[in-house]
Amino acid sequence: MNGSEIQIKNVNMIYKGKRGEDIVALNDVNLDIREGEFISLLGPSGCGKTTLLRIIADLLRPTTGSVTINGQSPKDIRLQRKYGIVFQNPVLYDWRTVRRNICLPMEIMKIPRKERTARIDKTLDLVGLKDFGYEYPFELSGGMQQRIGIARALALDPEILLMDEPFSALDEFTREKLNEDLLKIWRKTKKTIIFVTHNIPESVFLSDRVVVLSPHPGRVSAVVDIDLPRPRESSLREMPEFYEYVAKIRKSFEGV
Ligand SMILES: Nc1ncnc2c1ncn2[C@@H]1O[C@H](COP(=O)(O)OP(=O)(O)OP(=O)(O)O)[C@@H](O)[C@H]1O
Repeated sequence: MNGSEIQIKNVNMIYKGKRGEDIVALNDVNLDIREGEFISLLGPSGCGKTTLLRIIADLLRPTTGSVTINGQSPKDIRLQRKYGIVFQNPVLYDWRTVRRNICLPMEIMKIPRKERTARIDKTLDLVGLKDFGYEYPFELSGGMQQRIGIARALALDPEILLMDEPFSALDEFTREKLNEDLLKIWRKTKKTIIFVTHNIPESVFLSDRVVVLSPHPGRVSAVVDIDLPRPRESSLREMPEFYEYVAKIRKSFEGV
């Protein structure tokens, strides 16, 4: 399909504070996301990134405005299980092996055993954990645990992968490696990815477009096309063009 897959129109989100006061988390957000696009939602803490992601995922209803995905509502898409979600903390069950952690949502969905096994094999291979299927999560590093979270989301074969600061708890080296691997996974699976981060270089490295959100109230302050060649590898981070994008985006936060 060509054109935009996800349309976010005039979305406002107002929470109620403890004393009943209004907290405007999102103010008139408009955004079109294309099918197969890698898009980052970037901004400082409290600018509404997670709120926007949760609205797209149908985990929250906006106060006003709408989100449509190929003409359907987020609820329709959620019920068709077309979303895969990866959180900052993958929440793994330590008494289940890696394979059985990836399997759990498929068991809940009653996907037949043979199909489950095939999908586990495929996604373990995709995330580079082929030899770790029979280990337990607590035996693995934070980066490997996050790979399990990604495999678990991909095993349901979603169309849209929503990632909420998935690498922010990891050290810099592991984060950069996972960034590169995520791009390989994206290239192979052709998912639409919406990636929340507050890390500017990470957003530049990964994205086709970076959506810059500024806080109080959260609004889109810039949308930056990242016109850097693909496939992207770690050497890209040393290129002047890369630095220029980082500097340009950093500048857009000045005074925020
Ligand atoms: N359930 C809630 N009730 C009241 N206010 C909320 C609620 N959830 C979020 N907020 C407020 O809405 C604003 C946006 O929050 P949100 O978590 O979406 O931001 P964020 O950019 O994802 O932040 P972070 O990077 O810290 O996760 C913040 O001011 C936050 O305090």
